[in-house]
Amino acid sequence: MSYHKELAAAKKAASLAARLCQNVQKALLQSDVQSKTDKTPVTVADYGSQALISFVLQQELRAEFSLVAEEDSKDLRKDGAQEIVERITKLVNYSLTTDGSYNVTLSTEDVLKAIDSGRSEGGSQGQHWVLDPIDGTKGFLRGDQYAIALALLDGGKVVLGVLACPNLPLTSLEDAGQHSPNNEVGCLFFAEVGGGTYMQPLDGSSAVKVQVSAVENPEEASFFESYEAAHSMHDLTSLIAQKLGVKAPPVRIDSQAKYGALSRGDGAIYLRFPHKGYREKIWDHAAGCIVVTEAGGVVTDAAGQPLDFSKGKHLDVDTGIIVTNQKLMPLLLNAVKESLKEKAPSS
Ligand SMILES: Nc1ncnc2c1ncn2[C@@H]1O[C@H](COP(=O)(O)OS(=O)(=O)O)[C@@H](OP(=O)(O)O)[C@H]1O
Ligand SMILES: [Mg+2]
Repeated sequence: MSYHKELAAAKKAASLAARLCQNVQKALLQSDVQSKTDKTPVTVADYGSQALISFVLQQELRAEFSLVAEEDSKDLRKDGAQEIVERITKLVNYSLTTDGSYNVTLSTEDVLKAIDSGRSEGGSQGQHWVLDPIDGTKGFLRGDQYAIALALLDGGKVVLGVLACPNLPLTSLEDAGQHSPNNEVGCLFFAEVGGGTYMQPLDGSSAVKVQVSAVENPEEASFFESYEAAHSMHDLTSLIAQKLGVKAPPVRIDSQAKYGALSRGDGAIYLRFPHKGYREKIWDHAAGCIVVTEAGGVVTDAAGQPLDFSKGKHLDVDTGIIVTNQKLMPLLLNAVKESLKEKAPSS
């Protein structure tokens, strides 16, 4: 089965959302940042990106679809939120007008409904779109890396993924993920099952096929991890890297831009070990996972099991998520096993 039409729709939706996010990041106002009930930040760009993507999918697919997405309109429907909803609506309409493909103006209610179309729970049956409208909101607020991540599940498997990374350099990440003024930025990674992974500039020029690093010697490998120490245990990953023989320091960048960078061989390993009690969400990994696997990489949990996207909104992973090429994976699994044993509290 081919997913060409869905992939074209996803690329269009993610590219438009990336432009919206870039506009907001350029002129981020203090009032644009709200705090969600779980105290994580959310901005007008997160909501605008979700509304825009939901609207574009609806226009392009012209059929009912199921969307599992990070945001909902609950906080936006509270008293006092009218101004922020109007700002989101303006952002969405501005993006639609400048693109010119759709001759519409959305009302605030249209925007709230579009955000809420992302309320599906996913699962193993049928097709479900999976969206993180801004992955790495903290990176977005810092002016660093973030991604718009959109994937499609069919029968519980990821069949396509698109990652828009507006601040990722088009060449390689030589400068540890920081935004360099001399380096052109803005990458769109996309993959369809069985079709390989491609990267193109977000401005739409031609795509190139990408491949993960072919490094076989861990001493020559570098590894990615979360920028935020709260999102991944840096002491554990440093032990794993040491056991593996990795010499380079960790490259810490936000969001699934890590999967994108790895898919084109910027680094060979991605280690993610959240603190105890955190449950991974499917929208934080679905697009990144297919972008890496179609580029020849492997994504598993710490026990070497593939990620299972068929269980609803959450991923039930053993301890952490590890990503590398096929040659390095057995060595990495060993290093992870030994490090976890060493770090385990003795009973
Ligand atoms: N406690 C904890 N542990 C692990 N992961 C968490 C945690 N809290 C949040 N998140 C999710 O991490 C997403 C950000 O991705 P990263 O961790 O790769 O980026 S970062 O470098 O840490 O910013 C981030 O994505 P966004 O919410 O879309 O920004 C979260 O879904
Ligand atoms: Mg998000």
